[in-house]
Amino acid sequence: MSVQLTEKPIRPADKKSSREIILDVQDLNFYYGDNHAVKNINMKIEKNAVTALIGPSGCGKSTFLRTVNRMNDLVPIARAEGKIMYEDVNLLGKNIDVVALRKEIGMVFQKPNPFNKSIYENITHALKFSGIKKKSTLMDTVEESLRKAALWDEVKDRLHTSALSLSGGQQQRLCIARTIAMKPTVMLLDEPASALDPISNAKIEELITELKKDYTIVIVTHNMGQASRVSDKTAFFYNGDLVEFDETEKIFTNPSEKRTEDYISGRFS
Ligand SMILES: Nc1ncnc2c1ncn2[C@@H]1O[C@H](COP(=O)(O)OP(=O)(O)OP(=O)(O)O)[C@@H](O)[C@H]1O
Repeated sequence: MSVQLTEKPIRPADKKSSREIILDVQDLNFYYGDNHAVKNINMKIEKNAVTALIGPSGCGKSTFLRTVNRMNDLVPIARAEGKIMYEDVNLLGKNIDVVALRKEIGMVFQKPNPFNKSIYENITHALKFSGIKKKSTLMDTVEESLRKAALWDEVKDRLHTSALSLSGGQQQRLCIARTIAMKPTVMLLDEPASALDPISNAKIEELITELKKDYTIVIVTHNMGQASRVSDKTAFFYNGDLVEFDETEKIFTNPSEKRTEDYISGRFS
């Protein structure tokens, strides 16, 4: 599905081309008041790949992620400069419909945040709001989204029970299903597994690998093992700068920058 973000329609993503550029970040700076949190970032994010953002606490990873789908618009003292090109639209432009943008570029947060509603309603809530009323269409989307989020088999017999009765790992997969239901092209994952137990963590990692066939994924993680297992590209941020951005294998075996090497080898955190 392609959502109209501005007066100009977006071309649907070409799912077959795995190394095309979907997001082209150009001279991006981000400020919270006087705090220059993200400094002159240039970065091309590839379609149907997983890009991991790593770096020490406070280096700007989440700020960068939240800038992509304009979540930072909600922070009154915040200001972005530069461009984030999605196809041929600048997502930081003034005329962007941010609600449509957040459907096209969905986000999953660190802590699972399902609504206090049934599993079924968690997925259909936004769909109904966007005008889809037909029961069979809603049910088809519920099943498809839960299957893609590897949760269907565990919940298919209890769709009308509260989402809050699910385990933390299941709740997080439900939040991923809820994002999938909106048919995004890009999914932004902000430490999606850090609050989960090791088994749920492993399930989320398997799921990410599966999802990249259909979506572009950008994930913030503090877990170096996770970044090296799930991602194709890795970006190392330090103090607001993008220090190094390359194939994950290169970053973890032969980084070009000493600061990257020091970080991935645990010399600082
Ligand atoms: N809502 C906000 N208001 C003001 N300053 C903020 C806000 N969010 C983040 N910052 C500041 O921006 C800088 C970057 O923070 P950010 O959360 O992006 O880092 P991070 O790399 O994601 O850290 P962590 O790994 O701990 O989540 C920090 O100096 C932080 O204090």
